[in-house]
Amino acid sequence: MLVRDGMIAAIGAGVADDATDTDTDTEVIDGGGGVLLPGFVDMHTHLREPGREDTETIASGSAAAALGGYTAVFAMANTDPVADSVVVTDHVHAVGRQVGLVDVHPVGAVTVGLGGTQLAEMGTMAAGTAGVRMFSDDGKCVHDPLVMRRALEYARGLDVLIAQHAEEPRLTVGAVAHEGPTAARLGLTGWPRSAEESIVARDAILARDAGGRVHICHASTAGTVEILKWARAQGISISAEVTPHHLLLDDSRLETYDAVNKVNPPLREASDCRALREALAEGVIDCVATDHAPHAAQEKCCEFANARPGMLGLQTALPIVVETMVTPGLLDWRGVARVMSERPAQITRLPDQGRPIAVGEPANLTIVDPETSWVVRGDELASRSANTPYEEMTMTATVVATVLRGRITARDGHAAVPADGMETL
Ligand SMILES: NC(=O)N[C@@H](CC(=O)O)C(=O)O
Ligand SMILES: [Zn+2]
Repeated sequence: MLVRDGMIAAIGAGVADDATDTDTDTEVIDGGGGVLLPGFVDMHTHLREPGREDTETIASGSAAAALGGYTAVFAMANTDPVADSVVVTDHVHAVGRQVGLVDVHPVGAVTVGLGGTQLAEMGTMAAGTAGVRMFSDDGKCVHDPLVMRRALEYARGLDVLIAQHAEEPRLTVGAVAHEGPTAARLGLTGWPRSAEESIVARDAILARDAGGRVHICHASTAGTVEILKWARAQGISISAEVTPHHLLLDDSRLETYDAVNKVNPPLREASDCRALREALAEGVIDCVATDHAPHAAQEKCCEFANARPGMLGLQTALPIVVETMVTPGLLDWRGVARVMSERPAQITRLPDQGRPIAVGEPANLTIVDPETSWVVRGDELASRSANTPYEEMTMTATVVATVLRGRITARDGHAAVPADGMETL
């Protein structure tokens, strides 16, 4: 493949020889017989800047994304200050561009300060230079049904997406783990499946009547899959993501009380993992999103009940999708391209991501070696935090290179130096 001016210029054997006559500054990537995929798009990343740069910055998170094979990420709004104004969303966007390792799309908050009562100025954020196209109070649920209805009505008019963290807060008071036999035995307060499912069902119905598009963040239960099937059958505009950790891990991980496994929604039961995998294979769940959630060591080493929920995800997503979906034959590599790149780009209406690999298309690409294994070590990841539940686990499949508009952003485990000599990595 020959890439020129950020676009795919030619495909086929021998095109590298064509390049040498006319092109100066040519770089050759030897894919080594790997798999060439469109660059991944993550609909759910927490970059922590502004406010918690000790745990992640836009630069360090962008490096983790590039190393994970991503060319675009959506940065959630639960920063400090909250991304509930155009000042913050345009700032995040500008820093993302300056870093230049991945397209950083800020997510705008649905409500002011994530407070759940007063709608944020969605239209102003959508009209800013960041062109915000997704709104979410993620970390918190837009719980008030009237607020959610109004948000969906505005979303329809603006042609943007509302991404819901589906959690009925009255059902999760004090909850720290999936409500089931494991939590009961360990003495942990349970987060029932119904807390998620009741909101998913409600929001499907609100979206039906308001005509807006709703997206379900981190679907975690078999029941959510059934509701999505029903809603789809009604023609409701609803999409959903699943995280790598909800595909792979179940609540048996909690036996050690290690808070690295604490996450919202919680790790569920093996039967939920199976249902989520099947739903992803069938397209009932549209895509994989990481919910990359960096936290400082001191926020994770305390008692399980007091630890912050969330885990790293950007650099381990691909091998987990391979392990849970490709190896058992639930998805082929075309399917991986669909769930990691094409569907997230379609849902968020990104024009130049998740495109077919063809002449004239933007060169947003990921080259994957599906055979090579590596061992996860939190302190070797690009993130400023190390809260990975996969410490010392062997992962198979590595990202050989990531290419953003023709520029190599990661190669053989090294991220490119951010543009403008930024030193925040
Ligand atoms: N998933 C989590 O457990 N935590 C996320 C918030 C969220 O995605 O709900 C975070 O911001 O830390
Ligand atoms: Zn969430």
